[in-house]
Amino acid sequence: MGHVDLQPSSFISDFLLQTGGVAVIDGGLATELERHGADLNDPLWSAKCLLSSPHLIRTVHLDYLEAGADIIITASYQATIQGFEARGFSRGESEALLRKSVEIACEARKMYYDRCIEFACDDSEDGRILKHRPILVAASVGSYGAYLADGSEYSGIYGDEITVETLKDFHRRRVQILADAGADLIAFETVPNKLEAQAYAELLEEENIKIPAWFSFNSKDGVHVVSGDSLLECVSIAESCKKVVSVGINCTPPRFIHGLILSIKKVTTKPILIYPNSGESYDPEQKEWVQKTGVSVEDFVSYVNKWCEVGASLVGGCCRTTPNTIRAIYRTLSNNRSATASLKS
Ligand code: MET
Ligand SMILES: [Zn+2]
Repeated sequence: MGHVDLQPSSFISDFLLQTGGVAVIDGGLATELERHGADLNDPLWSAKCLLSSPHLIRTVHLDYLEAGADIIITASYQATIQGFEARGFSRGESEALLRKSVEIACEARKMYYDRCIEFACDDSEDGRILKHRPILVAASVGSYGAYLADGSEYSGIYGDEITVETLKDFHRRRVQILADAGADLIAFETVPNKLEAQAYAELLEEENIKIPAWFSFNSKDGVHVVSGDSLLECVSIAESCKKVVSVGINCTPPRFIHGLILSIKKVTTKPILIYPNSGESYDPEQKEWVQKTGVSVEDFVSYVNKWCEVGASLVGGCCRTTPNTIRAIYRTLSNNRSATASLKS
């Protein structure tokens, strides 16, 4: 994107200088695609829209940019060469679909910049944020468990036959394709266990991946990652990998985040990222979220400044959060930033 130094060590710190100290990550992509009517009950989940409705993915990215997101995450979470091949696509077609996820996000960013020029004001009357600013496209990589679509994404239990090598072989080509497709970084999201974190770290080094990455783990008890592995050991893997520029937590209930940031801080010097889900519980049998079990946008946002005070530098939302959540995060952070600026002046 041209504004950020490509040295992994300063990539995020340079970006954060330009965003005023904290960057806003987008909200749930699959959630928003469903809200627009997409049926994602499919092994490809949100990646199904790469086949059926790419324009909808672009619209959702644009909605998040207009809600104030500085980073948008591509629709490749559950897009894998193996998954597309199982649907009858050739190897070449499957790779093209992965690239397409990045191209769609880049197109949305271009359209957004065009709108900023057209409107030439920071806030439009209808509440859209149209402010020219550096925007990063993060290429999503979901776990092996997400590809399996059998619940192991939230158990992190893969069985003894799955090793670091199996996982590296599973992700290798996908990561290479996404890294060469024009994304600014790779978002390894919802990482459920230590084995997969290790596989990602080794792949980044061994394959000489040219763009930086973030590692984002999920937790369901506020202490461990979902498999039960030690969060501190998982974060330490990210900490030792030079290509990893940020580490944190996603798709985890907001009530656990404060404690998780305090733990992560003990083992990392890298900027910490946080994009929780709405706190609603997920019913793996029914494959749906249980409505009204989560927190309101107001409650979610009331946590945000506290998360930043204790050390989060990138904040957004995951499943069941929407552009409204992101707009509220943007506004609370801008209020906070201008309050800090006036205190200093
Ligand atoms: N980026 C993905 C999405 O918002 C993360 C999903 S976590 C299960 O759809
Ligand atoms: Zn999620």
